[in-house]
Amino acid sequence: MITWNNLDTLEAFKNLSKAERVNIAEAMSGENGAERVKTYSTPMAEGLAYNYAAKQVDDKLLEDLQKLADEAQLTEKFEALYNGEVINTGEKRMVLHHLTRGQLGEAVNADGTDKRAFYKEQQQKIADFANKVHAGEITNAAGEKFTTVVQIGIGGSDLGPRAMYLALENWAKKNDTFKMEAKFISNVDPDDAAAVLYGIDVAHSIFILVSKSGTTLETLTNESFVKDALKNAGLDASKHMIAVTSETSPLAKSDDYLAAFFMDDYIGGRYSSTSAVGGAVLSLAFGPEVFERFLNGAAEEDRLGTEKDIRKNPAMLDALIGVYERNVLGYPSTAVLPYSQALSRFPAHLQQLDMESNGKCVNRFGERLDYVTGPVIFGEPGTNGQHSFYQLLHQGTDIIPLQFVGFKNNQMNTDVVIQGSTSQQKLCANVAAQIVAFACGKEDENRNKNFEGGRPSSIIIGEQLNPETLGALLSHFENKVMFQGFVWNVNSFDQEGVQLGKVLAKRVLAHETDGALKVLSDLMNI
Ligand SMILES: O=P(O)(O)OC[C@H]1O[C@](O)(CO)[C@@H](O)[C@@H]1O
Repeated sequence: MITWNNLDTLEAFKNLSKAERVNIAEAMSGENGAERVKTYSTPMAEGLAYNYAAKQVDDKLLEDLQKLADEAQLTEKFEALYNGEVINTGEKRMVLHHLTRGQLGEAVNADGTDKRAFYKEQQQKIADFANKVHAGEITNAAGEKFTTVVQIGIGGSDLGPRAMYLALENWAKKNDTFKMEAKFISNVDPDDAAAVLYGIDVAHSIFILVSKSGTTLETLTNESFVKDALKNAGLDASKHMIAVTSETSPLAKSDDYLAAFFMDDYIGGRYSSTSAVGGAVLSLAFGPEVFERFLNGAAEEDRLGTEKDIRKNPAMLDALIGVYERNVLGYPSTAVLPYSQALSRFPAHLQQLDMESNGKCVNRFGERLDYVTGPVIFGEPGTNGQHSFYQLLHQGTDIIPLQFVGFKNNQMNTDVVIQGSTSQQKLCANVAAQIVAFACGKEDENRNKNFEGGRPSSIIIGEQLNPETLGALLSHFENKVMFQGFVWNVNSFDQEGVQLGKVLAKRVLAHETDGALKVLSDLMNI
């Protein structure tokens, strides 16, 4: 029997609050530190490892976190989720994104079909379509091959797919699987669409309109913008556009598209990178085989999420350490710092994934919570971030837990030796140095140059960023966010908080405003 209880009612949480604080600076110094780096590491899928040596934990605290995981029934809740229970209570929906990449439990039937079979069928249809585009069997009206794919979508219909595309673009080029360049239009700012259209050859471009709901104003506006551009170029828009949407959306039955591929209401936008939402653009850009390899990496990592032992379940361990940092140590935010230029938009994706999921102040039953939930998430790739906001991370008044990601090898296989080391070595040296600098600090009589240390971090380490490791990385964070939502007893799968702004914007556009909104509308010249 699963029970959904608030975190502050759990005995394990009360004990956790009383646990002695670990001194990271001490723990990470000398032989102790060396031993921790070796032992506080949990294998992930595809050869990745989650290393938490520089987190504020010890064996006793890990036992306490295990008790919390058990009492909060995290494994059981995950099992209920992938077996098709209505976990998204706010919208009365199942949560099925794991089924887009594997079958962790029982068959889930809905809408008269087996859902795993449905997602695989869509993936196959996309693969067939992409193969035909690449083979020149689906072409523009002049019979010429499409060379560019442009995704039109926002939020989850943009951030995840865009981050994944950028993560694999160079890898695909190096591995001869690069098929088409991809561009993305998301912002309703007309300069976004205009800039993308300016830089491409529209006659050889295929546009993917991605909207689960089929009603998002920004996306529909950008669709019209693109259709106008196609018309102005003397082209038939319906021969250049495909749609990814849910079968119940207004777009599903439209004749305006060359083809339509489906996801459904059981996949939240921010969890949709492994569905047709990511599938269409990634299969067109890199080929369906690469997309499948990405799914396999995610599926393998998902399986680790079913482990009860937190030391064997990196996503659950990461989630619990995050809860400890947030609810016991009181840290307000978390920085995601990939030491990989290919992951330049990964933090932006995680912002939506984490904050839209767990930025909630009521529990699953709509009752106000007396404890804090999701932290502020932000980040930038290293080493760029080091020359930007790391000053605050090292010496600021807030302690901000850090999530590093690093790979031993680069994607392009091109490098240079300068001052006795390669660029890749410099990159890796920096991330190692940062972990110790944050943890141990450095005493200095000059207070301005003093580093207090005690700033916790973890790192996910891998050989190389490729389709499998990217899939595993994505799954890790999706499952981390899910487990944290379970612990906080919030519904991580709805997003009512985004509605009010949309409603008021519509009112402004309809000139139905008064008070401050009226004056602001006037100031903005609407
Ligand atoms: O795919 P859609 O339905 O256009 O929605 C786009 C995005 O808008 C949101 O609903 C928030 O406004 C996100 O959750 C979603 O990813």
